[in-house]
Amino acid sequence: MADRGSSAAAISFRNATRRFGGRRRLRAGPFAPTAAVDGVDLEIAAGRITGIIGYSGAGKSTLVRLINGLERPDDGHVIVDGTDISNVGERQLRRIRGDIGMVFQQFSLFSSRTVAGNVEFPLRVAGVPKRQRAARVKELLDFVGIGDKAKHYPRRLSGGQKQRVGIARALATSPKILLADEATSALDPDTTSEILTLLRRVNRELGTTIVVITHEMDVIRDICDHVAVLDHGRLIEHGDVYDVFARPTSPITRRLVRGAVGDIPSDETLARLRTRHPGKFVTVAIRDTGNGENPAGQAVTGGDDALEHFTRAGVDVAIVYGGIVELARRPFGAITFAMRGDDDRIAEAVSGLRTITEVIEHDEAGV
Ligand SMILES: Nc1ncnc2c1ncn2[C@@H]1O[C@H](COP(=O)(O)OP(=O)(O)OP(=O)(O)O)[C@@H](O)[C@H]1O
Repeated sequence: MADRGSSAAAISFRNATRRFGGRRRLRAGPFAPTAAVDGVDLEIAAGRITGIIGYSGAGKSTLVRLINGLERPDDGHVIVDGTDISNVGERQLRRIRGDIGMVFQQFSLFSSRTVAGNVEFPLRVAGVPKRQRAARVKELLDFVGIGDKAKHYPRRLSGGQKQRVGIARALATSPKILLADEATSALDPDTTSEILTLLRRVNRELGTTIVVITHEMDVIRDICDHVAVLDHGRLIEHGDVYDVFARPTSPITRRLVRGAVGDIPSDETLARLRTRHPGKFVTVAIRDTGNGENPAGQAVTGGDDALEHFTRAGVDVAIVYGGIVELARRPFGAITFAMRGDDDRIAEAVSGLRTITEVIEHDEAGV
């Protein structure tokens, strides 16, 4: 589908805060108003896919509503495509909203309109002439892969097809920014994967800046370039997806990463493994230490190096757990070994390994 001349837009949060329930809470007790978004400083890069993740109530939806101006910050600033929208009037806000498409968890389609009618709707609102609308709707439906469903009503569509309509509708007016709020949370894993692939295509082919709001780290793993982790309204961690997965600094991020990668055995898994495998357990990180931008330059550090160190030190090992996934198109994972042999030799092998990658030694008590 042709990019209709929209260039990507960046979004900046500068110490942005949004509080709710101030006076009532203050009268009820000695608490300050609840900050749903609390002093967030975040740059969302133009033309990239950024994921906002956090548990329920972390402030994700409020952050999104600050981007499209449905909420205004009580303190700080929100800058969308160069305009500080913290204090702009409704007219200017409407213009900015025209550059922002939204995709929702529950699709939010008009049940009384056909698929084509749903996608056409924002074009009507924008005053696009009828003939152009028809051509644009066809182009959009072909792009999202449901060109044959134009005359169907939403009730006859699967969840995945409904979300394709939602994406086509969101793209109708060529927005610079697409906000996807839990867009795959109502879908099964295979359909989720198809919709995420479509979103990535939107980003690659149209250059749209995409902000993905999710509580699932798998979604971040599968399509995002950058990730921001929210907790109680605060930005607790953000950065390049590979870096955040490889070196999560907060316990919440560590928990989210573990859920999405499954590479480090849990205490229960370790206990089960110990019943089958004697020896000391060690988990070795598998990382791409090369140039992430260039697949040919990938240098995978971890598995083979580990085996080499063990062999050199004369330590017997069995691979007992682990896995490697592709993260931001780079290999990422960990392998857990059960080591048998002389304590000094094991210590030598482990300290050698520590010079090249991250190593977790598991003691008998657990992780
Ligand atoms: N309009 C509102 N009035 C009062 N409190 C609100 C309002 N909107 C959000 N909140 C509160 O702000 C906090 C953050 O809510 P928000 O919906 O942004 O979180 P979330 O991360 O999107 O959660 P979920 O994943 O459950 O949708 C919550 O404590 C919520 O109760």
